[in-house]
Formats: sequence, C-alpha cells, structure tokens
Amino acid sequence: MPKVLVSDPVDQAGLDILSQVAQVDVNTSLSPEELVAAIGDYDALMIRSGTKVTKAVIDAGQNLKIIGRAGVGVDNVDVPEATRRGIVVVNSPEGNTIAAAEHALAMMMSMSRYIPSADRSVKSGEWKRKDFTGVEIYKKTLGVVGLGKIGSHVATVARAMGMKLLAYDPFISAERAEQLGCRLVELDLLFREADYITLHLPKTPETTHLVNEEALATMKPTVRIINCARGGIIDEAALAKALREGTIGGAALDVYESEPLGDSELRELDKAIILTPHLGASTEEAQVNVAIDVAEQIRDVLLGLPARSAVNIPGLRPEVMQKLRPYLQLAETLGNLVGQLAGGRVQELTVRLQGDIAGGDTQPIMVAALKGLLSHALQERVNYVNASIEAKERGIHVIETRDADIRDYTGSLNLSAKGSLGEHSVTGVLLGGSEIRVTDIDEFPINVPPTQHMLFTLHRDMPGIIGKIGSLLGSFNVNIASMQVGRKIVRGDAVMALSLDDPLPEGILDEILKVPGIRDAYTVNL
Ligand SMILES: NC(=O)c1ccc[n+]([C@@H]2O[C@H](COP(=O)([O-])OP(=O)(O)OC[C@H]3O[C@@H](n4cnc5c(N)ncnc54)[C@H](O)[C@@H]3O)[C@@H](O)[C@H]2O)c1
Ligand SMILES: O=C(O)CC[C@@H](O)C(=O)O
Repeated sequence: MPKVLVSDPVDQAGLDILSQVAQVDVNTSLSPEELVAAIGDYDALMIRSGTKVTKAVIDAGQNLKIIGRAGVGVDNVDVPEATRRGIVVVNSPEGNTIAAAEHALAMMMSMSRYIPSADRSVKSGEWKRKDFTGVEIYKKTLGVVGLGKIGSHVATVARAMGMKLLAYDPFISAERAEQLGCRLVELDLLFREADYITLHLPKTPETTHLVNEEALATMKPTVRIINCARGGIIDEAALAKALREGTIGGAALDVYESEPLGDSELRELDKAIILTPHLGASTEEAQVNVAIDVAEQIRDVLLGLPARSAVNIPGLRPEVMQKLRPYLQLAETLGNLVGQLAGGRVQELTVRLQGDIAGGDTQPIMVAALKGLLSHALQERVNYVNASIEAKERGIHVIETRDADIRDYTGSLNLSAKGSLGEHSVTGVLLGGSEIRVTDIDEFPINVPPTQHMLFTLHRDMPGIIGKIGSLLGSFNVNIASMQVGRKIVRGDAVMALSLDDPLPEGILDEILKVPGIRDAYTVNL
C-alpha cells in the first residue's frame, strides 16, 4: 500500500479520501530536518502553507510521486525541482476563493469601525464610545488591485454594499472589469483616488513592494489598505512609517514579508492596523474544499490516473503526455514569450501549427500555448486544466490554423498575440526532437534558445549599435550569455535577441531606449 505523509493540519474529509488507497501518517510537528529524514518512506506529501518543501526534501523523497498543496499558493514548494524529478505538484486553485475574499471584506469592515480595538477596550473594563467613531464604506471608492477569482468576488460584494469600484489588473479586459461594475484604471490613478485599496494579485518580482514609500505618498491621507494576498507586495517598513506619521488612514494585513511575523513594529501600531495570522483560507468550508480537492488528486495519481489541477504537469494520460511533452514545452515557452512581448491585456492569440505538429490532437498544444500566455500574470494559478477557462474569462479570442506541409523544419509553431504593447509574433521549433529554438521574432529571422532572462530590441541596422547595447549592459553588470541579430534587408530594421545571465536592473530599459537607432526594447523573463 502506498504511504502518504500529511505534515500540516488538513480537514478529516481529505484524510478519509487518502485512507481509501494509502496508509496515511499525520505528523504536523516535524522540523525541516525531521521532514528530510522521514520523507524517503513516502509516495505522497500533503501540506498547507506551513511546510517548506525545499530541494533537500525533494532530494530525500526518493519515492515521492506527488505533492499536494491544500490551498492556492505553491510558493512554499520548490516546483522546478519537483518537476525535474517528475513529481506532480497539485493545488486547489478555487477551494478557498470565497474564504479569502470574505476575509478581505471583514478586514475592511473591522477597520472602518475599529472593531478589534473597541473590543479590546471594552474587555479591559473601559467604555469609550468617542474614541471609536468609524466611517461608512457606503459610496466610498474601493480600489481592487488584481481582479482574478478573489478580487472579483470582493468587487461583487463591495458593489452590492454601495461602493464605487476602481480596478487595476494589466491582464484583464475592460469588458470583464465592466461586468463586475469596476472601472479599469492605471495603478497610479487607483492609488490616488481610492478610499480603500485591497490587494488580490500574486507576489512576483514585479509586484514585490508594489505598495512602497512613493506609492503611499500619492494616496489619500484617509486611505485604508488591505493585504490578504501575499506578504511583500507591501513594503512593511514604508507602511509602518506612513501609519506612524498618519499620512494614511489605516491598514489590515493577513500576510507578511516573513511568516510567522517576528518582532515587527507593525505590532506596535495598535488602532491604526489590524493584523491576522494568515487566516484568509481558514474557514471550515474552505478547509473541507481544499482538503477534498487535493486528497482526491493524490488518490488519483497514486492509482495511476491524471491529476486535474497539476501546476507543473498537464492532466493528460501518461502515454499521451510522453509523446507530446516536448511540443507542450515549446508551446508554453512561446506563449509566455509572446505574452510578455505583447505586454499583457491580450485580446487575441493566433496559433499556427506547421508540419508534423499540425497532425493529430492539437488541443493540448493550444492549451499549453494559453498556459504559457497567462503564466506571467497568473503564475501557479494557471494550469493545463483551467488555462482555456481563464483565457475565455479574460476575453482572449483564440484562433488556430494548421498546415501539415513540411517547410524548413519538420514542425514549427508560430504564435501571434495582440496586447497592450501591440501585435507581436514568435516562431519556434524543436531541434533533435527536444531542444527549443526561437526562429523568428516579428518575422525577423533569428536562432536563439530561450533562457530565463532575455532582452529583445528593434533597431536600425547600423554600425556600432550592438557594441553600445553591450557596453550599456556591462555598465549595469549584466552578463550576456548569447546574442543574435536578425534582419530582412541590409541597413533596414533589425531585431536583436540577447540571453542574459542576470535579470535586467530597473531603469536600464529607459537607457537602452535612449540609444540612437533603437526603436523599441522588451525584457522577457521565462
Ligand atoms: N490570505 C490567504 O490565506 C490567501 C488565500 C487564497 C489566496 N491568497 C492569495 O490571494 C491572491 C489572489 O488569488 P486569486 O485566487 O484571486 O488569484 P487569481 O490568479 O485568480 O487572480 C490574480 C489576479 O492578479 C492579476 N495580476 C497579476 N499580476 C498583476 C499585477 N502586476 N498587477 C495587478 N494585477 C495583477 C492577474 O491578472 C489575476 O487576474 C494570490 O496572491 C493568492 O496567493 C491568499
Ligand atoms: O494554507 C493556508 O491556510 C494558506 C492558504 C493561502 O495562502 C493559499 O495560498 O491558498
């Protein structure tokens, strides 16, 4: 019988499902070292946010087939390492949506009426009514940053309570926002005009410290900010300073830069801030939902069946997966690349399948392309199961064309996307059946392997320009791994594709755009 280790508290409903097919051991007090020592015996690991599944845990988990996260975020799992080891990582993308949305709404209401401090005051024997005069949320403006599953529910309820709604989400169409009663605006306007700001976006390098000292300085002095998304989206030191100096009205946090929250000045701010210990998903209903959702997937994988919400491996039959895996990787990489070039808010994606890729069942390839396209925005929340639904909800029109004729390569894939930065296209092929090469960008021929950090420029083909970009990157201590230039005619327009060893530091793109002859520049992180 397979063995499952459950290392965080999960609902009994999940344990009952696991017990149908496995020996289940629940041990929620393991230290990181004890987990590494124990994991070798287990075929599956079920966790919540408490357990950190590091490379050391994965290396020691020689029998591990699946890691199940009873919740959304898999930021406590080393997913790339699990993928390398062929371990399926599953989550529950929707099981706690309502719980997290209601927690954010509860924070907004409690903050407006000083409920936690009034409660403390009465319990300490006081009766101070004047100190706790609150404000109404009716007719106030709520700025929702991130209009995905949780943000949408918050918006719907807030609208019913008579609030005016602004939203910022670079990957959502104005029509979708309008359906939810939100005016889609730029972030600086939302920061300036909102009476309440609630964050419902993933934490990524781009969203880290999205709410920082400069942003806080542009907000109303009465603004109240809620973060039930991820710690680190708000710069805690800047927030504490703004609250201390009274330049904003209040804050309510459920998540922190480091959890559990240690010695922090946030704890000293009393009436100005409400702090909860990452309780967004902690409702009876959500815990039952996520436990069942994830336990069912662990059971299925242990029985040799596909998982429906794998964040790293498509929910396809193993034999189909085996054959398609390189093509899926190609489609996902090109989708991610073209999505970033098109700049988010994509309205249309055209996928052209050429040669041997055009035969057989192309649907998984289409799904992989959409997963790649959305992955920059949705991170681990998009998978092979929900990519099509997520694309539909975002109003992305998908076009597929097939041509089975073999041209320069036995098979190639071309993706064009229309987004907020205009229309861009990329073509890619598989060399030797597995190595991905990008063979053109916007119809300029190149030949580059995709890498984690990339820079693309559109420039005039003229002497000296390549050297200037090279020296500029050097002056910012960015190392170039490889570089390719593609052009259609001599001294016409050209495209330069650079693979970089380091991420591009802030501000460098502006410097590149100032180089004479450079028409456009894009950074891409794959
Ligand atoms: N506190 C908790 O216990 C708890 C529980 C569940 C989820 N969460 C967190 O809540 C957040 C939202 O979860 P969800 O299920 O709604 O996710 P979701 O994927 O459905 O929505 C996220 C939205 O953020 C948008 N987005 C991405 N980058 C953005 C950016 N730079 N600026 C603005 N918007 C951006 C995406 O387009 C998407 O619409 C996540 O961070 C998740 O980890 C917290
Ligand atoms: O397990 C938890 O309670 C945290 C859940 C939440 O942050 C999530 O990402 O789903």
